[in-house]
Amino acid sequence: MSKTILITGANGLLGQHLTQLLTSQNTYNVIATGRGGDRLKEEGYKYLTMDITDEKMVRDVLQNTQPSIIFHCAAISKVENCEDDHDEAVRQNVTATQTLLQVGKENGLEHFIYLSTDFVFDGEKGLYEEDDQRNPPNFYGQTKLMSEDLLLKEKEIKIAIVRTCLVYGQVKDMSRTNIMTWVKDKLSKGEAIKVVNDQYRTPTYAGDLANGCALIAAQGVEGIFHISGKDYLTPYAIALQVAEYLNLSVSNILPVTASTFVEHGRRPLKTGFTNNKAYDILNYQPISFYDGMRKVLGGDMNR
Ligand SMILES: NC(=O)C1=CN([C@@H]2O[C@H](COP(=O)(O)OP(=O)(O)OC[C@H]3O[C@@H](n4cnc5c(N)ncnc54)[C@H](OP(=O)(O)O)[C@@H]3O)[C@@H](O)[C@H]2O)C=CC1
Ligand SMILES: Cc1cn([C@H]2C[C@H](O)[C@@H](COP(=O)(O)OP(=O)(O)O[C@H]3O[C@@H](C)C(=O)[C@@H](O)[C@H]3O)O2)c(=O)[nH]c1=O
Repeated sequence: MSKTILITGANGLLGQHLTQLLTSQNTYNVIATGRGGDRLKEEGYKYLTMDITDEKMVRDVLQNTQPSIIFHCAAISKVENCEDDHDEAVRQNVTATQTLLQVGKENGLEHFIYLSTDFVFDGEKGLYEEDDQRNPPNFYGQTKLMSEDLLLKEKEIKIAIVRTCLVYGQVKDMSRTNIMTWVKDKLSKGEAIKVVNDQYRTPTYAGDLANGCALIAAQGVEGIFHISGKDYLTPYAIALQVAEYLNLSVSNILPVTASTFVEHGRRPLKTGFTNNKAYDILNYQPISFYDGMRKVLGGDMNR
């Protein structure tokens, strides 16, 4: 009897990649859940509507599916939205995590895998390891830290926390943009963009992130894992590479500093991960940013 894996936020950038990957492995009974209808619309998995903030809906779905493993991808992932409404951010990003864990445990859950972020770090150090001191610079990061802490108290079932960084990719009917899509869209329209040149990230191909998550489930491991790309780049360097890859003019890319580029919700200056632990324990090996551009800008969801 195959184990049942349930994915929350399955319509999202990671969610669609993860649903596709786990389904293709033919190892699990895959339950994809999300708000509204299925946007991936492929075969091999079961899609159920589940708003993670609706406890009755969560109970109904988890009682009927009895997942052994939950990948909790759903969240308010827009930093500015969390800044604007702290109560809603806590309801979506923290309270719902507690509910999923509790109801999951009542229905046979063995392994809870939670998606967290580099934004739990303040950005002073850069290239963070799993046991580095957290100090979120914005409320989105604070909600993720709060969920991490409630999960790390759990002793009865296995808990894995996957922190990732600046995820990029192209999926169907996306609910938000990512750095690769908005740079491509703006430059393709000939529009100028101001891009920070003093923030540092390890941008992550969504397919690599999905692979890292699948390795955690397959190996049944627990603990905190940093799973990201391997190139340490500024958003400005990212934009230049995308422009050059697409043969678009770089004259429309204007470098700015984080102090002059005011964003709603402070971003940490230097983040990014080394992936050392994920390599040692999971044999996680991400592709290069250049290969990520080849996959995404050529439409990786069709490859
Ligand atoms: N993208 C990134 O750079 C990073 C992401 N992460 C984390 O990884 C996870 C996945 O990120 P990503 O795929 O990029 O995010 P997306 O925003 O693409 O996907 C999040 C999904 O969660 C869904 N969702 C939101 N609220 C609810 C709810 N109440 N009930 C059910 N579903 C809900 C959204 O639904 P709908 O489609 O209807 O809006 C969306 O499909 C998130 O937890 C995010 O915080 C961490 C670090 C970096
Ligand atoms: C929109 C924009 C962004 N930027 C920079 C700021 C930032 O460092 C980088 C990405 O900005 P965005 O607003 O696209 O993404 P941002 O909200 O910074 O991305 C975050 O998403 C959440 C979910 C996470 O968990 C983080 O890991 C991170 O990926 O690009 C510019 O320089 N110019 C721009 O016009």
